[in-house]
Amino acid sequence: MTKIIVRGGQRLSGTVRVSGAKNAVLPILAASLLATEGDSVICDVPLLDDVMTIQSVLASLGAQLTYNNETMRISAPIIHSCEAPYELIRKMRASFLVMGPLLARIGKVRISLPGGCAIGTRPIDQHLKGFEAMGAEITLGHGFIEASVKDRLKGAKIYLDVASVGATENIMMAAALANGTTTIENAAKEPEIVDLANYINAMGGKVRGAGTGMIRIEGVERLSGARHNVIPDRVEAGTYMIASAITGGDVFVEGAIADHLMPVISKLQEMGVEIVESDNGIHVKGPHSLKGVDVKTLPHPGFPTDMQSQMMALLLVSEGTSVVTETVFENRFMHVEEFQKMNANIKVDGRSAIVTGGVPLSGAKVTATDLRAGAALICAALRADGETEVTGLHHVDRGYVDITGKLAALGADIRRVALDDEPVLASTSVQIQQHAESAQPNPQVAAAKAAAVAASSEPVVAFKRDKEAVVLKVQPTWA
Ligand SMILES: CC(=O)N[C@H]1[C@@H](OP(=O)(O)OP(=O)(O)OC[C@H]2O[C@@H](n3ccc(=O)[nH]c3=O)[C@H](O)[C@@H]2O)O[C@H](CO)[C@@H](O)[C@@H]1O
Ligand SMILES: C=C(OP(=O)(O)O)C(=O)O
Repeated sequence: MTKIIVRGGQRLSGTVRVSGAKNAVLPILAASLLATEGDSVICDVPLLDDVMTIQSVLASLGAQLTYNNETMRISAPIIHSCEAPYELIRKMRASFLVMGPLLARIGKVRISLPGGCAIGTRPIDQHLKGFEAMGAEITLGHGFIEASVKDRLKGAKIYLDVASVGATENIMMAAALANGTTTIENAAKEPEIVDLANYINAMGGKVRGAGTGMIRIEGVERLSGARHNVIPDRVEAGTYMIASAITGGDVFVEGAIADHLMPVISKLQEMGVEIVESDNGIHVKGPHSLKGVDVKTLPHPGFPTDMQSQMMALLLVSEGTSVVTETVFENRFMHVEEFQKMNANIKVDGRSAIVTGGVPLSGAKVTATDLRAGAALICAALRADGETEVTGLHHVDRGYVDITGKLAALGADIRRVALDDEPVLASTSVQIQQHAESAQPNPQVAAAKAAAVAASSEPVVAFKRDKEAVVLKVQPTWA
């Protein structure tokens, strides 16, 4: 088990670079299956556990992938399997995004129901409704979905009951190779949808209207690999904006796109945070005292549910009472109990949490109950009195590239430590962790790298170094 230890009280300052967006790169990598010819070259691919999981899913279907320097090269001239491995689909919900591309490309798919997670039940009825409208026959049984289509999917008019991000993406990918035109009404409008549409269009697709509630996709006969730069991660950016604000800091969040972060920027400004937008990022200065505000999560362009817990951390140290209402997921308040261990005063009433701000936070042992909850606990820990230990880091590693290193570079007193029982082998990657005395290059890094190569007999594709732990990621066996 690894844990992050934070000693609160340091004011953050400096520049932090935002990585490529997890929620954009996962559908984009799934969409790379649509190309029958040519390689796709996807740049700004963050080294995240979720990326390694989707890499494994694609490889299991027959795609060839290499990853180097934040660039993924994918070629999928032959898809030799229609079955996405159960253990990978269970591990990461976004793996389900291969369903649309597989149906479009080879006309059949067998896939397990994606795992629910701590934030809600997360059904997939809207994805299936879309595929059925396009002519797919779908059967469900024993936890699996089987779908097939005679000949080719056909264009259809699809109205989504909820503006689901995943359903919009899955249907858009399927429709890209369908016979005829598909319209998605009440489509999700998130920036990640636009990024996926741009990639499909770069492959030769015809998607119009992405980013609005009505998307129109004219199916084409074939798509080819294309080069694409993934958009910066707005949730990672928002998390560092809050980290700056909560410490009264002065941080430039490099790469953050203000247009993607309007609801977050607007709430921070209401609270008294100074925000300066520029072409290549957002400057965030935290004031001495913050004002509480009410926050309600909504689909884009509303306040993002993926920023709700981090915003709650900020409200804990703000004056007055704030109400946080979660409307997107029915169970996304698991972090409340963990915040309470840090002396937070929060009461949950149905879908709302009433936060009484201004109560001093104290360091405690807490657990990340989901990805953003982990980030929120780290934000709170930056302000808390004394030391906080955060465990459950497998959630955080799904979506944050080296959060410890990035915050330490801004002046946070934060370190990641590997405990003695750290497993050496993970299912899709080999991680070797070794204590190092400092973040400076040293012989231990080289030794750990060599050990990783010896342990796996496969090439090391990347390594990240936290202050006290060296983490090496090694290409899994399929590479
Ligand atoms: C990999 C990725 O991009 N994940 C994001 C994506 O998740 P994801 O795509 O899973 O989220 P959705 O937009 O689909 O879910 C939104 C709501 O719609 C419901 N729903 C969804 C599909 C469906 O068929 N039926 C249905 O009822 C869900 O239960 C949820 O209450 O959007 C969420 C909402 O912004 C974000 O929190 C996630 O970070
Ligand atoms: C909920 C999230 O991701 P996922 O949909 O992959 O679980 C998230 O990124 O906060």
